[in-house]
Amino acid sequence: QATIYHVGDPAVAHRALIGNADDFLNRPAASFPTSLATWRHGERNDNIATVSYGPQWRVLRCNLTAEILSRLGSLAPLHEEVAQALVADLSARCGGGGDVAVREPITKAVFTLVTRLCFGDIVDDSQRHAIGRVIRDSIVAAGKLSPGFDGSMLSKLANWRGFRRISAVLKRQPKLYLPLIAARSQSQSQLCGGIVHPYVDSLLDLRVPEDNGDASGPGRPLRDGELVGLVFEFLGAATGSTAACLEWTLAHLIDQPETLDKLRVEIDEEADAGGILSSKSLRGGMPYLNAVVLECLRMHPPVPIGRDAKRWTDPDKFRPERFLAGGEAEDIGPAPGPKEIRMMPFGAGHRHCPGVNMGMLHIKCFLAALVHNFDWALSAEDCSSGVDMTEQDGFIKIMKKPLSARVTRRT
Ligand code: HEM
Repeated sequence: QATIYHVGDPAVAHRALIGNADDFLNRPAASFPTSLATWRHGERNDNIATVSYGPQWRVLRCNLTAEILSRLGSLAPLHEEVAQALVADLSARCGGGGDVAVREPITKAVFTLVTRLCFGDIVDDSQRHAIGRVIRDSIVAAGKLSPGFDGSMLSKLANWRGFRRISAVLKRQPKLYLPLIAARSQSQSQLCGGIVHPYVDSLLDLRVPEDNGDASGPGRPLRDGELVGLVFEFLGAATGSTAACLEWTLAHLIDQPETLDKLRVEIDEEADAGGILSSKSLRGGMPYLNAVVLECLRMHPPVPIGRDAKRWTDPDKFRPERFLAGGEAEDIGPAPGPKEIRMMPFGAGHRHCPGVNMGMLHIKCFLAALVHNFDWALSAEDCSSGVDMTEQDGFIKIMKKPLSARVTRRT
């Protein structure tokens, strides 16, 4: 089994991932659940996270960035639609005002947005439900493998029960994705919500380097196994972390009503001035919203470096003000700068998350809609004890006790 070293010191992380970035061009074999699906019928079918640094990685990553992630400016109508659907769903669940378990509606809303970006408008509710279950099951199953699992025969034997479970889950994917990919290849001219071409269309058009390294021709199309892996990566990467961040943020806002009030003032003012879900508003118009999301990602990141007491004042306190002008972290953004790493929720170095801007935008879009349209308070169950902020160990750090909140529609 591979030995895993956890780096908790930001200076060491900086020296490794920025100073010696070229030594960390590749990930350990099984650090993402997607990597378990790479070998099929003797063929390696990589996605962006699993492929070795080199020409194929560059082509796949550039395609995702150029075709989807750089088109954030045109997402507003889609954001508007999915945020309205979430507001309608929560309104129905809370009635005139009541306790609601928020994880399910939030995850459903994020997943609807992400499946539309991936496949366009061809996915119906039952397909979306089935795909969502496979992704959730695979993330849960991956979280149960021992931390030293590296995909080697020895570690598969040592983890045989967990490995069998995750292999069975991943085998369900081709049956779900391939018919949708085939349908897209028939109707490629349709835009997603009339705005952007879905990710799958770009993958169908893409040519990657030949397996034998011959760079003289145009390259080859992606194999079915690669398409399945890339779709799984896109859906999984963009859903789990976003939904987890939203649930954590609501938990902190309920725990600190004064922070919620301050955020609402900013959001309501922006709404009065013409709309909160435009790309301009979400990207720069609401500094406190940005600070709230950064503070949540600092405290509950997938990569744990944001609570070093030598670098943060009261690191365990939720205090978005630290990210505002004049605060101790006014220059800190979601991705680390070249000089130091104080937090790295989206990773660092050559393999940092390419979806950082899209992830931030999705979180802010849903959060702005939720705070603008609803009052949030402790559920009857949490009234005496407060919100339980315990983290559950796993591939993504989610709340151990799913958040239940008293939700009331604002008039
Ligand atoms: C809150 C949202 C998100 C968080 C917290 C997050 C976090 C991360 C982290 C920590 C990594 C590993 C980085 C490293 O090894 O240094 C990663 C990689 C990756 N993420 Fe994200 N991510 C988010 C959203 C997204 C979105 C929206 C997409 C795109 C659709 C995306 C696509 C990817 C890909 C493709 C990789 C692998 C990159 C490579 O190996 O070159 N992520 N993400």
